[in-house]
Amino acid sequence: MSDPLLAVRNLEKHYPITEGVLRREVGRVRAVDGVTFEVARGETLGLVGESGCGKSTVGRCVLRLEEPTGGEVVFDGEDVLALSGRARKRFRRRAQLVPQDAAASLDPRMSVGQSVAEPLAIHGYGDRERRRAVVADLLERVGLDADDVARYPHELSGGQKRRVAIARALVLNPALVVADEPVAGLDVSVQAAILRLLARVRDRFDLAMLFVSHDLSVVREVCDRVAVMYLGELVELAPTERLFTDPGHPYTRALLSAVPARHPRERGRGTELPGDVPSPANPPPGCRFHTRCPEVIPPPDSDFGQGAWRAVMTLRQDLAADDLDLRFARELAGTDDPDALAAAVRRAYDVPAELSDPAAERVLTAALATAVRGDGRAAADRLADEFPTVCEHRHPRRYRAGEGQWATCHLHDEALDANAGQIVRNEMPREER
Ligand SMILES: Nc1ncnc2c1ncn2[C@@H]1O[C@H](COP(=O)(O)OP(=O)(O)OP(=O)(O)O)[C@@H](O)[C@H]1O
Repeated sequence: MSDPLLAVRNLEKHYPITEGVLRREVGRVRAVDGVTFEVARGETLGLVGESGCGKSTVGRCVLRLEEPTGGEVVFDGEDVLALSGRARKRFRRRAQLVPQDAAASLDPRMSVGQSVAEPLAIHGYGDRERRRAVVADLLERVGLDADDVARYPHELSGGQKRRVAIARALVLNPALVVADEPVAGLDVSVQAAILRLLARVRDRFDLAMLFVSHDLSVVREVCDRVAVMYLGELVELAPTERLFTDPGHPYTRALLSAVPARHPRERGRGTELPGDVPSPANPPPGCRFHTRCPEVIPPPDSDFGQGAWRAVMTLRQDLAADDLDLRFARELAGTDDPDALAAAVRRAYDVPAELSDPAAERVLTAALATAVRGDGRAAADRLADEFPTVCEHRHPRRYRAGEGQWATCHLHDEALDANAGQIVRNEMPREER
């Protein structure tokens, strides 16, 4: 992109995890872990992903409401992280946040008029009369009445509070707005009205927008392009319609299949993806999504079938985490017989009673025998040794998935076939970024 308004490169925000009175650092929450994207002037870029994947932290770091621990943020040619004094104040004026919690962001002791005028006063804009005129004009633009100027937050509905928060963000005439879940928690009809409002003000003010949302159907309505985030990283970026019609990453596909039909009544009620999101303090190695990926790549020279392979991986992960519930297996089996227990574990994990690949079946049978004897870790190690997957062992690189679209997935790793036979535990290439 030539001359983007915003360029974010390898952005990183790690929070230290400390212990004891000396607050010794014992680990790091990798909330944002090497995120790169650009936003053109007047463009709306969506940032989507499940809760906790780091979207809000990206937004806050871009606006420098938080100091990133690494990377670059360039706004209109200026290095945002190096700004100080007047240049920083100017940036604050030109890049604004519509906060996630509009209600909490409004001072309950300030009237709507005072709230919206406050940024003008802080930045020394005009006299009181001039400010009053600007506020009145803006309130009308965001769909509030002149009478609302004197009202207080507790007198406003959720939608009205959002409108005030949007007016506050717009009053200094910014070039960039980070809108953090601007319609979450609103009724569908109010959501639609706020989205229309955002689209209108964006066009009217030629705003660039970073639109943070967990709701894909909302993103589809307002964004030009969409970036998909998982556990601190971007896994895909694409023009909006391409993302919805031809997603390049299994995580995007999984998110899309969790989105309910585009019926307005259904919106925002998306079903959860299966499996827990791992902790960003200890993200999985290789592709971070491999622990939940329905398309995780089977070991080379194996003949598992995708569903069976995913089931074996999930079983292995639970074994490694000491999460195999043998009591449940006993209840399911109705006996302590090891073979019956192993069969019950298979059923609980949707692993076929017999794998189609005889060699793999022998390994799994042996591992399950170890597991039902109570040594889940040893069983997990055995499975990991015998069934390596590139997804776990190498960080995927970006591939070009289409016009203006990239994703990071080993399914498109051209080098994969050449290397496949050589993937052996402990000899894995170092994680690459
Ligand atoms: N101040 C902090 N200290 C430690 N960890 C934090 C801090 N702020 C955020 N995190 C962690 O960073 C990760 C990313 O959080 P973030 O709020 O950016 O995610 P999100 O995708 O915006 O989620 P949500 O939609 O729920 O807000 C989470 O695991 C969160 O717990």
